[in-house]
Amino acid sequence: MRYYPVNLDIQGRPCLVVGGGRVGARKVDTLLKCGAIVTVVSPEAASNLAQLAEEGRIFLERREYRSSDVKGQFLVIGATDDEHLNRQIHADAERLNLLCNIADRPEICNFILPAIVRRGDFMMAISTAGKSPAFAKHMRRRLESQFGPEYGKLLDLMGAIRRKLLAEAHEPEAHKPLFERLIAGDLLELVKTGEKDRIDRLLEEVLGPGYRYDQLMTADRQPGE
Ligand SMILES: C[C@@]1(CC(=O)O)C2=NC(=C\c3[nH]c(c(CCC(=O)O)c3CC(=O)O)Cc3[nH]c(c(CC(=O)O)c3CCC(=O)O)/C=C3\N/C(=C\2)[C@@H](CCC(=O)O)[C@]3(C)CC(=O)O)/[C@H]1CCC(=O)O
Ligand SMILES: NC(=O)c1ccc[n+]([C@@H]2O[C@H](COP(=O)([O-])OP(=O)(O)OC[C@H]3O[C@@H](n4cnc5c(N)ncnc54)[C@H](O)[C@@H]3O)[C@@H](O)[C@H]2O)c1
Repeated sequence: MRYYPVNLDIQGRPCLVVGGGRVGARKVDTLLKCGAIVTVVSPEAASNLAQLAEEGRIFLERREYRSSDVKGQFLVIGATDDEHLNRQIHADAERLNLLCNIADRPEICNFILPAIVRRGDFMMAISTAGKSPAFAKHMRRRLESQFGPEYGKLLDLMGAIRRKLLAEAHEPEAHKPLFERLIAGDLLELVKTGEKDRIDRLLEEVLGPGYRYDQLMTADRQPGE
């Protein structure tokens, strides 16, 4: 296996994007969705980045990159159209052992980005280890047509049930078969068709009283969901 897959927690962490063109703007979008504190350094910036800066959601420095910009960053993304500069960003980040991705230059990245299918907290990441980004994109589109919003809803429900069960007792071995029965009981299909009565019946059958769809879905919402 060429790359080690992880899910990084970048919430509240400083992340730097150098280059505010089309590609830089796309990277900023994902970093913000994940709650990072984003700084963009770029003489020119795509219009949505200017808008984000005005709204105070990113720091935008309209100037050329300096080596000292990487200091204090958790993660650095280089997305400029200047090959020499991208190599400089890589060298600066590497010196400080930072996580660094340079768009389209896997040989100077210590992580590469997958194509992503997201349905709420349900996420599938597709990587070809850099062999064919076009194929990763093709697979993303294919999976997007197969996996609808019900997967996100199912996950919210399973998460809420799990939190409630864990609040009552920390017994993973006892909980495992309950989750398996819910999933085998076609909970996904019921969530998809919105049959709340049948969902409640299944929840009661497997978990006992006190587990109702509407209550679980509202009481246990996490901030940002
Ligand atoms: C997944 C995605 C995520 C993202 O960027 O956020 C992503 N590339 C995407 C699209 C895309 N990129 C390119 C095309 C044109 C078609 C083609 O070349 O296939 C298309 C398709 C299109 O645009 O239609 C050009 C390209 N990309 C790289 C090279 C250089 C090389 O291979 O050496 C070249 C050639 C440049 C040249 O010709 O000179 C390299 C990388 N691109 C990666 C990620 C990493 C490996 C991912 C993997 O494991 O597959 C890696 C290694 C590094 C990195 O950038 O992290 C995003 C899909 C978003 C989506 O639609 O869901
Ligand atoms: N991974 C992908 O999906 C993908 C797709 C297309 C292109 N790319 C690559 O990403 C890179 C950027 O592509 P783009 O379409 O966003 O280009 P772009 O020309 O739209 O943007 C480049 C940005 O770099 C900034 N820049 C230039 N010199 C700078 C400096 N000294 N300091 C800071 N910022 C500077 C510019 O102001 C501009 O905002 C290219 O190298 C391209 O090969 C990657």
